[in-house]
Amino acid sequence: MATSKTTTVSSPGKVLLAGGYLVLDREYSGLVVATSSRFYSTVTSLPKSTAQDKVILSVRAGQFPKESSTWTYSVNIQNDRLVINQINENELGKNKFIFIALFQILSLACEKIATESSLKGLDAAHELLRRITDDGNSDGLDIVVLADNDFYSQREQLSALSLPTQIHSLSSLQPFTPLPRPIPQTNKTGLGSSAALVTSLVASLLSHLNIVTLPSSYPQSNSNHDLQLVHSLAQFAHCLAQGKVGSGFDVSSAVFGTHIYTRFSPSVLSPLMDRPLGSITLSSPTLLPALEPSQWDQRTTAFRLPKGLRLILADVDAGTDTPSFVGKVLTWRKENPEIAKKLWDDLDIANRQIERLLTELVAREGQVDYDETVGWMGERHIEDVSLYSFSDYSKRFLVPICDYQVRVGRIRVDMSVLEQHKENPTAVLLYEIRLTLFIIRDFQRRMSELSGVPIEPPEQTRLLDACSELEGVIGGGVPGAGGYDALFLLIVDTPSVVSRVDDLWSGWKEMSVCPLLAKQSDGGLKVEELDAVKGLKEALSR
Ligand SMILES: Nc1ncnc2c1ncn2[C@@H]1O[C@H](COP(=O)(O)OP(=O)(O)O)[C@@H](O)[C@H]1O
Ligand SMILES: C[C@@](O)(CCOP(=O)(O)OP(=O)(O)O)CC(=O)O
Repeated sequence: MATSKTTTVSSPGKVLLAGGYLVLDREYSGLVVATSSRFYSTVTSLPKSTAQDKVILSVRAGQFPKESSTWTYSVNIQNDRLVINQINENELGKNKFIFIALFQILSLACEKIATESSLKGLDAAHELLRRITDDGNSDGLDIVVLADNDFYSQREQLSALSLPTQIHSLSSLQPFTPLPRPIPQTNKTGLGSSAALVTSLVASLLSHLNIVTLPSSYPQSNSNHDLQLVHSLAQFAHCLAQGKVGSGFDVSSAVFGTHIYTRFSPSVLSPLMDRPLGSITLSSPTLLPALEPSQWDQRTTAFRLPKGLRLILADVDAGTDTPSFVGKVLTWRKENPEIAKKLWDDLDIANRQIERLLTELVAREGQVDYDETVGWMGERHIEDVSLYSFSDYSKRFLVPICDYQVRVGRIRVDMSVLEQHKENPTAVLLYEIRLTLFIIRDFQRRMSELSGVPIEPPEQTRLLDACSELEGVIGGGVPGAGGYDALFLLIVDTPSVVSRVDDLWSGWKEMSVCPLLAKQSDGGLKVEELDAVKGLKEALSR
């Protein structure tokens, strides 16, 4: 490993802060925040063995039991096709996400080589095999995928070490902590393991094989052609493996980081969805024209959370199985078009309001009072109602939000504090952000009541309300599709606020609440130096 070329690419996990369900529709958008917890794919050459005459791609899920988590594939040319077969399918079963990603990566690589050189058809496939085997010096590629601990529930690991489910315990676990059971028997935390896996695989392999050139640091804009090609291939492979075309916000943030996302038209993928898997026809290109970034119509609008605020996440274990909510919500929407349209439109206004307010707060970061005000808020209840009368606020929203019985007034109000800060625009924005988070939650509960799907179930309402009463907590919600599994809070980023939240979660009785270590991260896909990622080198050599 020391001598051969090594390529590591990481992709962040995701939290859909606003826009669940709406983002499935191109008319609306979603606010997706990428996380500091990442998925790492590392590609290097396999050693050359005399016995082996096949070209091999080996993919190992590095923190899972080796014997059940190493998928091995052979790649060879048969007649006029490039054929990919899993060698150990009988013993291990398939990993659809890995197989489909590899298959599409090789298909695109053949087409790119044929398009960009004089090598066509079979010659392009031979060139690809030459690159995979490092000019015949290796049996193929050794790929190890490792996910930050946050992607999987660490409850068992903590309990084995007699540690409480608190942030300091999680920080004491070794990076890429080995997990005892195979992936299907391991609980995920909702950061989007398959999207981050597929994206990091696509990027690391295409880059290792010199098919794309990735930016060496976080790109300043999303207009880099190769990055966009990685995006469209990862979206395609992920949809195919999932067996459905979702909104794709998870893959988009795995590539581009935090942003406001408007989905691609599902029709860009329809011509590709029925292509057979397993063998690649080496005639005219079919993937490249469909994946060409200019054919894709998704929008990614730059966004970041303001300085001094932190996104904090919890994995909730309510002992309830969250079924797939999407089908039910969309069926209800179809059956109730008028009422659903009004709800979708009003919730969208609230979602866009939160984006706008956070962006306005970012614009105030340079003001002299900014750090002081944010820090000051960290030690106080962030009261929400007195700065505006309710009707003032609904004017800003331009909708009669009273229709939805927004539950303001539950939070304790200290008039003297408000009087003092009325003229401080940074404080006002923080109050407005808090109020808007409450309003979004109210709309989501309305969606729950109407559709019969527990998007913000009462157990989560109680927990979120209790968290929102803590000093320095601006507000929160259920991310993505909602349900019982996870929650997010937006807090003032100081150790005392984090520790208040941590204490409340660890003492919560109604559900088991385990924090994640992740914070928000602006950046998306990243080419990594092995030594710069804590614990990665050690985990790779385990
Ligand atoms: N560390 C990993 N190594 C290999 N495959 C993984 C890993 N983590 C997740 N996967 C793949 O992703 C699938 C989980 O995808 P999915 O159920 O969509 O969950 P998520 O919402 O986390 O993406 C797993 O069944 C497995 O195929
Ligand atoms: C409903 C949705 O809009 C958001 C779902 O977000 P989650 O973060 O809940 O997603 P999973 O990782 O698939 O569990 C569906 C979509 O946009 O595809």
